[in-house]
Amino acid sequence: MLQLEQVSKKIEGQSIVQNVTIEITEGQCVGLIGPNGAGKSSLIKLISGLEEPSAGSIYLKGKSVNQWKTKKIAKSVAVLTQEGLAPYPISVYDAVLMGRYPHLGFFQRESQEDYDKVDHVLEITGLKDFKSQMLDTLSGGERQRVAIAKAMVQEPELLLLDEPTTFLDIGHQLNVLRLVQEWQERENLTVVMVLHDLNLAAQFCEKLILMNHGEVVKEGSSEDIIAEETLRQVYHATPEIIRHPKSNIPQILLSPQ
Ligand SMILES: Nc1ncnc2c1ncn2[C@@H]1O[C@H](COP(=O)(O)OP(=O)(O)OP(=O)(O)O)[C@@H](O)[C@H]1O
Repeated sequence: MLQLEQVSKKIEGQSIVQNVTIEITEGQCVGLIGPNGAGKSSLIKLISGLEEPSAGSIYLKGKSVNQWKTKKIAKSVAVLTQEGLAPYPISVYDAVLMGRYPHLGFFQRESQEDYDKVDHVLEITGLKDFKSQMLDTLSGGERQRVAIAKAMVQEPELLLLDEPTTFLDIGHQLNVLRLVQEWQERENLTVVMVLHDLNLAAQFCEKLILMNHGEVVKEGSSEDIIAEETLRQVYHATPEIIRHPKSNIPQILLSPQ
């Protein structure tokens, strides 16, 4: 689904992404982790075509991203940032409907099929009762759910999430990640998400890519990555590693000592 070959990005002479070579297969959920400034958001911008690499190639479904038409990328790739949608004074319904725009031709109006898709997505995201409410009156968690609903009606093949849970309480964090997980399983969606919470990343992602100083340090399962020595080297912290009592997945505990 997605291949990066020796991808680098330099801004004003400074390397912010260096020689990144990764492969993500269709239907995979991949967690992009690493310390502040590691280059995670920059990599998401490169994959989404928002920025161009200084060197290397990015292939989406076997075709170089810079050969894709902008509209085709807008249809196939959805990007969600930590801020979610800007709080414009438009209704939840209209905000979600905007997700259909990449599918419409010039001056083409939405069809009944587009409205039906919006209704269906509002239902499965639990937003039906909010559909007339203005976006700028919603809480951060509700707005993030609207952002997911908008991405869902877009029907992308690749979903990129940049710290989608940052401003959310634990209930809403789980809600957002479960919505994404159910969607991924239902549609065989490919997901790449930046997460700072290593415990959530280990629980929700089948593969983790650990970045530091613009480079990929290590990639693998949570078993490979959530390991004391690996985390100590990259984060300069020594977490306690325990097993989740239900899933047995490695989790970290932090303490002052
Ligand atoms: N437009 C830019 N101009 C100059 N430097 C930039 C620019 N964009 C990113 N950088 C630098 O590149 C490095 C990587 O930034 P990036 O936002 O990708 O990191 P990140 O891993 O997402 O960090 P965080 O976890 O703190 O969000 C940082 O040192 C940042 O200052």
